[in-house]
Order: sequence, then C-alpha cells, then structure tokens
Amino acid sequence: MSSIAFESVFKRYGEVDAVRELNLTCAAGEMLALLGPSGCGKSTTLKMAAGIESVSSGEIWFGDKPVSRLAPGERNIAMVFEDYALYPNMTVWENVGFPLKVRGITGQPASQRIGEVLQLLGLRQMADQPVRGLSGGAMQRVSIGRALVRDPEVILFDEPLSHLDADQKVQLRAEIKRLQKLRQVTSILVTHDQTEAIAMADRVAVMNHGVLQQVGAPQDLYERPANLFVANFIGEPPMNLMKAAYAGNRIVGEGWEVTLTTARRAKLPDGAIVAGIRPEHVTVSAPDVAGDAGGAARGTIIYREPRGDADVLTVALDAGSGPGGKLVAEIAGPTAWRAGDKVSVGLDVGRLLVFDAASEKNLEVAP
Ligand SMILES: Nc1ncnc2c1ncn2[C@@H]1O[C@H](COP(=O)(O)OP(=O)(O)OP(=O)(O)O)[C@@H](O)[C@H]1O
Repeated sequence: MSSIAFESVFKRYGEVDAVRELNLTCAAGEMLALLGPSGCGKSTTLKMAAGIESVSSGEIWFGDKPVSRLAPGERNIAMVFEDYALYPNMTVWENVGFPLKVRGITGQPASQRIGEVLQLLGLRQMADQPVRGLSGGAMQRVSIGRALVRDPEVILFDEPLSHLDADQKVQLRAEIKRLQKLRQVTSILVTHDQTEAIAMADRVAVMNHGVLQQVGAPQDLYERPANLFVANFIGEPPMNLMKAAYAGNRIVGEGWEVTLTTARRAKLPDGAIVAGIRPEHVTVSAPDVAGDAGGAARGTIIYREPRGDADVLTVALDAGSGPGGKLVAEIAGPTAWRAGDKVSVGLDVGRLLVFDAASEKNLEVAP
C-alpha cells in the first residue's frame, strides 16, 4: 500500500478556485476523511486523486510516484460511489468479478478471489442474485466487494453511505472500517457528514471554500479546533461562540465574565476575541447557587430539548447580546428544568477556547 500526498495542489474552473494550495498526506494504510460543506472542494480533491479531474498545478504522489499525469486506469485505484454504479442485470458474483474480467483474469484465480471477497462481505448467499432488487446496503456491499477484489493500492469512497437509511448507515460504516483495517488499504473518504467522518476515519481533513482548514484525529478537531470554522462545524449541538474582550486575566462577554488561570493568561494577547465553549461544558443551576464550574451569568431557559440520556437547554442570558444572547447547555438527564425557569449558568473555564476575533484562529493552537 502506498501513501497519497497532495503537494501544493490547485484546481481552477475558470474563475472558481475549487481547491487552493492543498498540502495533505494520507499515510499508507490510513483512512482519511475529507469533510466539509457543499462546494468546499472535497469531491474535486477526490476526483484529482482518481485522475477523473486534472490538477491545475501542483503534484499528487502515490508513495514516491508522481501520478498527476497518469490516466485513471494507470493509477491502481478503486472507487466506491454514492449511487453504487453497479450493473443491475448482472448477478452479485458477476459485478464483483467485473474488474478481474476486464483485466483478463478468469478461471480458478478469478473464482478464488471473488469467493474470498464475497465471504468477507457476507455476500455468499446472494452470489447468484441479480443486483437489481437488492437493498441499498447490500448493493453498496457489492460495490465495496468490487473495489476490494483486485487489491487496489488505494480506495476512494465518494459519499458511500448517503443513500442508505439510518440503520444501514451504522452497519455499513462499521463494516467499511473493519474491512479497511483488515486489508490495510489506503483510503480517502469524502463526506459532508461529521458523524460518518468521525466514526470511520483515522484522521479528518476539514475543508471550506477550497482551503484545508485543519487535519487531525477526530478528538483533536473536537477539543482543539484551529479556527472558528472548524469549531462551529464539528460537534452537535454546535459549540457556543460568544463575542468577548480579553484583558489581564479576565474574559468579559455581554452578560457573563470568567477569569483565566495564570498559566493560560501569559499566552494570550489582550483584545477582541470570540470565546468558545461546548454545550457539555456549560452547567445550569438554580439562581445564585454557584454550579460546579462557578456561576458566570444569569438567564432564563427558553427551550428544553430532551435527548433521552441528556437534555439540551437553551438559556437566554439576562444582560447579554452575544450570538442572540443565548447559551446552549447539554446536561446529563433527563432533568427537571423547564422553559421559563430562571437559572445561573456556569462555564467550565478550563475547557473554554479563545479565538482571535479578527483572524478567527484559536489563539492556543499552533498554526
Ligand atoms: N466541472 C466543474 N465546473 C465548474 N465548477 C465546478 C466544477 N466542479 C466543481 N466546481 C466548483 O468547484 C467548487 C468545489 O466543488 P466540489 O464539488 O469539489 O465541492 P464539494 O465539497 O464536493 O461539494 P458537494 O458535496 O456539493 O459535491 C464549487 O464551487 C463547484 O461549484
């Protein structure tokens, strides 16, 4: 298996910079997710790796081999598409065997390979069924089988789960991850769904407007987002982001304020900031009762969303205007809070992130 590296890759469509100066490596045997909103350039990046789109400038490497001038057929890649791209009238066996057939591999060597892959994917019982009429989940397993059958150097997954229902999604993402680890095949997954990226990938690359924002292990992106875009994009419910000012050792927002520890304040310049705090790091208590994290503001619960094992509470801060003067708290539950309750809100200051208001960068994450 080889690594895939994008080196200063640009893709321009006329006036549109679909991908801008991309420097990104997917290590050999790794699964890397490209995650971002519609139009961020993730599909274009995948297509350039596949050779379906050319690069405008820069180079793509598979191991130590530059590939950007090679045709798709010369790259030893396999693709798994969102719409499966199978031959509906052919059987499961014939679809999986198709890449071998077009390469002239037939007879016993082909049968053995196809049999092994069907076994691996639990598709043996369906081998003789036409693909037409199978469930979406089964069809996608067939297309994964077709990708695996010839041991490609790289598998490129383009939104592979987007047409599946919720149950099938959960099953298949575990299945893809298991197979990818078993075969140690270098893989890139394109998705707009953070749950999918986090569940399946070793590392996640977040893109926006054609620019790579941050790449890292899912937990890194969650705990140490490099900028406001990543902070807001990763996590559900989204991180609370509040305009504030930092001076001395205090962060003062509208309707709230907190004091930072000495160790942290040395690193931060005074000025306009955006403070970020995840809903699970916000506490809610009766008014004037200091919560575990210390009361930072007062407000009124305006909305309670029960989520089974937790309640998501939206609190309107008394004197605040922040982003609508609201804070969202996720509290282990179910709780007895109701809309209309007056509360004290606490912020876990140790988990509060500080972003520069102008550059939008996390002031405590190295660029
Ligand atoms: N063939 C094309 N011609 C012109 N512009 C294109 C073409 N393909 C993509 N673009 C533009 O390039 C930018 C990136 O598109 P791309 O499809 O890579 O984004 P994406 O993140 O994969 O979005 P989606 O999930 O909607 O496919 C967009 O502005 C898009 O309109």
